[in-house]
Amino acid sequence: MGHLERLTGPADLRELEARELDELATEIRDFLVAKVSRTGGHLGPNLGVVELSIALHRVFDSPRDRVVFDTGHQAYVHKILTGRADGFDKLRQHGGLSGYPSQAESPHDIVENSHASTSLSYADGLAKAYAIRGEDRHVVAVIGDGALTGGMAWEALNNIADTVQGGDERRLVIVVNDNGRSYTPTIGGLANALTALRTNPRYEPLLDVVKRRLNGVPGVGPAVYDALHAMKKGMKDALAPQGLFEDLGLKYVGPVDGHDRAAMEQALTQAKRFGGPVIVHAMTRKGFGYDPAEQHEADQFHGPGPFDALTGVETPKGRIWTDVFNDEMVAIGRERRDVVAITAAMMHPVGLDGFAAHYPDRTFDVGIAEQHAATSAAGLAMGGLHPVVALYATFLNRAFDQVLMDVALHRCGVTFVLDRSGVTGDDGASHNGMWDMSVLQVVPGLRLAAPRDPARLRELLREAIAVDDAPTVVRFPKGAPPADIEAVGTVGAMDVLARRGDRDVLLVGVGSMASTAVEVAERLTAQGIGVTVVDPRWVKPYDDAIVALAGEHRMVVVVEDNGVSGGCGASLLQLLNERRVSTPVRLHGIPQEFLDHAKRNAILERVGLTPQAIALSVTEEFAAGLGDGDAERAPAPHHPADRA
Ligand SMILES: Cc1ncc(C[n+]2csc(CCOP(=O)(O)OP(=O)(O)O)c2C)c(N)n1
Ligand SMILES: CC(=O)[C@@H](O)[C@H](O)COP(=O)(O)O
Ligand SMILES: [Mg+2]
Repeated sequence: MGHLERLTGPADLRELEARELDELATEIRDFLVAKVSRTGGHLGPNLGVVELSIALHRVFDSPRDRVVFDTGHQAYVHKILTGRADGFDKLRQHGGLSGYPSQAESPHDIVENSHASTSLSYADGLAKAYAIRGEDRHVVAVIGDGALTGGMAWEALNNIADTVQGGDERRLVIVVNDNGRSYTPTIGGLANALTALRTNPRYEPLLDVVKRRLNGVPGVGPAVYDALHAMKKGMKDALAPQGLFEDLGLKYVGPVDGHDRAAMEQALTQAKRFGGPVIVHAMTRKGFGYDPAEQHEADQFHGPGPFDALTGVETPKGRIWTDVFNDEMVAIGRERRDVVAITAAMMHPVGLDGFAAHYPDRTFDVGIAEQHAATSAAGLAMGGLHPVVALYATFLNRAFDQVLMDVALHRCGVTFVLDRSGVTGDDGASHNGMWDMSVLQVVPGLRLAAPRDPARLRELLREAIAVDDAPTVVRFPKGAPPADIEAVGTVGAMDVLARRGDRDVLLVGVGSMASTAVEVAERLTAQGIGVTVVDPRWVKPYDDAIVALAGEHRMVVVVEDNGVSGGCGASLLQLLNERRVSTPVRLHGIPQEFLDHAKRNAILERVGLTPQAIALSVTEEFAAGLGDGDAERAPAPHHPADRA
């Protein structure tokens, strides 16, 4: 039995000798590759923090000392060290281990939000609380170089660097996990400053040569390693000047080889003793110790799906929505010289790598900085260009004010393309793109389209970039798109996808739910209920023709892959109310709860966003006599929520 199997918690780590700890690090790497190759997950980031996490849990006393991971995708090793190795067989699956810290899983976990650049703010608050309460507890934040490009991180650093009156009692250690990458190499002045530290020509190779010469030399024990660390320290102080953090007034320890556990322990111990806020700059490599990850060109196995552990070859995913967008942007870039593209450190995941390869001068990676992305896009539009800002839907949340007051208020022609809209599943509650069609409803002038298939994505994207006096949004989900669903007619600017029997039910299928609506129609028709299925294409504003169409039916059913609160159904209900159309409206969307992680389809099943569940709900209402106008409004279908 190896050390890993015997681990029940961090205390066990303190019993292990140096060589056993090195053996444990090897076991953890082998474990991560074996498990994540089967489930998929954030292999690269976690291979990069094995020694760092071991050192952290040997020096600090979690959960009394609190460990806050930024974004949280690099917390697998932390979970292994805190007794959860057994849960990795069901990583990111319903009922299994979350891919991020989870308070429900362990007292060692505290921050569950996977939106980057928040950790230092949490840590600042926690450290202040413990100082005020007189609790001698440390707070350790682990933040990546990518997350450091987010504005919130600098808001926090500005506060952390501000010394409280009467001396600084805040026990706060910030570990900068600097692997030089987000997915792709981290961009910007900050990254350049970190790189200057990391790649100081006189610092790196010499130390590597010495380390390599010593590694594996028989008889080389702790004493030699300690001597090396002492030498490193001397060299580092002499060779690697740094102002980035110390100019802010923050104490700085590093740069430290983040894969040298003993050196990390020494640096963390030094930081712990300091007492006030201090930064430990750890230099690591994403994917360290597993060649297919380290050599992986695009993102060093940031978040692969299942793969062959021996070869590193990923199981083919097939064509996804993102690929359709990727290809269309290349075509658009050729036709429209004024179109420019912006990504927030996710060039490949959002499908702008094709555009970037063809038009590098018109492509901007702004780092994990969605707020800056939105407002700099407003500037680009004011300057006569048409920016396309490609984000994951959930990450637009933090740029809401920029969309509202920087883009829409000035009527800027900016197109936001929101990938991963709707239920994403694997990455838990903070990754579902279930908010955009609610929060964006309140933005005056903004227009929002939801394509039902690849053909409509290409059409609607082109319609969106043709608008130069208002923000436009095109949103689509994670995963594979359906085959194109051809219309059988049109009403106004809306596509009619099916028309069978009487005008009993008007089914409004929004975006990816249009195919679901067509399947609902088949089930209702079989029950003798007449249906009309429409895809509105643009859901903000709706085409006015929907008002009369709704008035001609006995019931309207809206199906959307968005939260039900304030979504497309709610906005249609409001429109019909304003226009005095009394047809009852039923909303089928994502319940307004934080949904636990699971596969997308499993969640859609669980919340009733399936043809079966929707058809049953409608059939039951008709069976109860609804639709002839005299029955009480049926209670909204309640879905067994994971968590309110
Ligand atoms: C606000 C926000 N934007 C984008 C992402 C997507 N994302 C997840 S991890 C990651 C890269 C993080 O880089 P870094 O902080 O350096 O951590 P590393 O993966 O290198 O350990 C990004 C962009 C996110 N989680 N949050
Ligand atoms: C941690 C993070 O925000 C992303 O890496 C996230 O895991 C995206 O996953 P997909 O690209 O698989 O949707
Ligand atoms: Mg990084």
